[in-house]
Amino acid sequence: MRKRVIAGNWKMYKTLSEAKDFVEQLREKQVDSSKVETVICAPALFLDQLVQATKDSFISIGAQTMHEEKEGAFTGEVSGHQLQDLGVSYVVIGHSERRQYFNETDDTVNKKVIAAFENNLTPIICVGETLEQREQNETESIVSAQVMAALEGLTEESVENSIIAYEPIWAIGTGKTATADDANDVCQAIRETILDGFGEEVASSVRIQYGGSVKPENIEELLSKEHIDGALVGGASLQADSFVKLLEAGENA
Ligand SMILES: O=C(CO)COP(=O)(O)O
Repeated sequence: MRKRVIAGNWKMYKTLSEAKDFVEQLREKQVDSSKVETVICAPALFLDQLVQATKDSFISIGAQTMHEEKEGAFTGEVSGHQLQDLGVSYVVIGHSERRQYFNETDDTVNKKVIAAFENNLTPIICVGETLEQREQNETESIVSAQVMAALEGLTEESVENSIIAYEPIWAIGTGKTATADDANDVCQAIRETILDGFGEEVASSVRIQYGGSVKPENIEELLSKEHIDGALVGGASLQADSFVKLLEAGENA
């Protein structure tokens, strides 16, 4: 049985004091970490303080991106090496907003995933199609190609420990969710792609999240599907109350 993983992606929201208040409220909840993994992917400038504020709790902290080089003249960037040094344990890689606004490609995503593992960070690798691609029935081929490119050259062990987040671009921040059955079909196609590339054991262990307008009202149905092992959540992760409801759904799935 794959453990559910619910990750909040705060994007460029919250001040430091809001972030700390959120974590304080969340820490009061009794979330069973044997049933659900809880991750908050926060803006880079809060990571240090949030790692400290979540020590000895069920909450893990993730970054929203990283640079693939260990160090160097890359103004404004943060490396996996630096994230690991702070005690960060997850990193979102290849989010569609990074691909769209910051020119990330399948090739840079692959380099970042490799660098994440070199620094003991669990990558949450985002893939997903545009509305136009969906309308042309290209979803599964686009998403499978993104997955294979992201995982190229990784060991079976690394692939097994990766998290793939299927986020249809047209469902992000729009209130439009893929139906649970459609999301499950694409997650199944991702698992089959991994089966072809890395074998049965890896494919049955790797965790695949759905992301795109996930909220307390729709998460239960999504998590009831065979191939959906969690959620990567933007808007509904910003308030502690609604994030807790998502975690409870993860515990009970
Ligand atoms: O992009 C997302 C998470 O990475 C999804 O955002 P929303 O949940 O706000 O649609």
